[in-house]
Amino acid sequence: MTYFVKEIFYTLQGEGRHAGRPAVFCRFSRCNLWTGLEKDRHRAVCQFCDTDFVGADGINGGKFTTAEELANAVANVWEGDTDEERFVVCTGGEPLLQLDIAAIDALHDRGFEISVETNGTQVPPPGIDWLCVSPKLGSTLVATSGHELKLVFPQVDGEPERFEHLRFESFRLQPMDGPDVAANTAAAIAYCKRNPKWSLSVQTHKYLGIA
Ligand SMILES: C[S@@+](CC[C@H](N)C(=O)[O-])C[C@H]1O[C@@H](n2cnc3c(N)ncnc32)[C@H](O)[C@@H]1O
Ligand SMILES: Nc1nc2[nH]cc(C(=O)O)c2c(=O)[nH]1
Ligand code: SF4
Ligand SMILES: [Mg+2]
Repeated sequence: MTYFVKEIFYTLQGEGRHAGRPAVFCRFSRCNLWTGLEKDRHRAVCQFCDTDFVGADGINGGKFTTAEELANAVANVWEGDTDEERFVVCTGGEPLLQLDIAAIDALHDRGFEISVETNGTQVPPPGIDWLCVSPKLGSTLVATSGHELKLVFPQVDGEPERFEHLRFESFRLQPMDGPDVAANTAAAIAYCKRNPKWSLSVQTHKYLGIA
């Protein structure tokens, strides 16, 4: 298996239940819900993406021909003084188009706890330690259980009520970034206050000015 990776970098997880935790981010190239090209955004299934996942030209990005090579590249970027609490966030693009059991095993072998950010359209391989599913309206959700459901809010026909029967430990609303982020944040706060099954997920890295 060859893995195409946009970038690998060390930062803090900015979002969700693990916000604030040091993590290596491994951003896989490619997504099944958008080409990543601005010219295609208007006809993409997912039109609000805030991420450049095209190509393999980012920091530490590239083509890794084995799971061992990929996991070594992730381990090389860990900057903790010890190997305790090693944590990797696999994201993208859509990481589950590429992340397989071999990569999961290789990351575990190097002591990493593995978190995945997915759009929920792919069946997750076994062994993921923290699965965060972020459904996109207009796509078919197949990952209907996991640790965290992080719904970008608001989405047309994406009322949170439609998702709250699913089997997740944590239900989060993440305000949609873009021109209406202030209004979306106010609406998400109001929704959580009325429906305390849901908590707010702030994209803290954007406010902190870190990657
Ligand atoms: C760039 S995506 C990559 C992982 C995967 N493809 C997915 O959609 O979950 C990482 C996270 O950012 C969220 N996200 C993307 N664009 C956003 C935006 N404009 N505002 C808020 N969250 C956004 C996604 O919903 C997802 O939770
Ligand atoms: N700091 C930081 N936290 C994040 N959490 C999820 C991200 C993503 O793009 O998947 C992200 C990201 O891009 N940066
Ligand atoms: S599914 Fe994820 S990576 Fe793909 S376009 Fe949407 S937010 Fe971006
Ligand atoms: Mg991001």
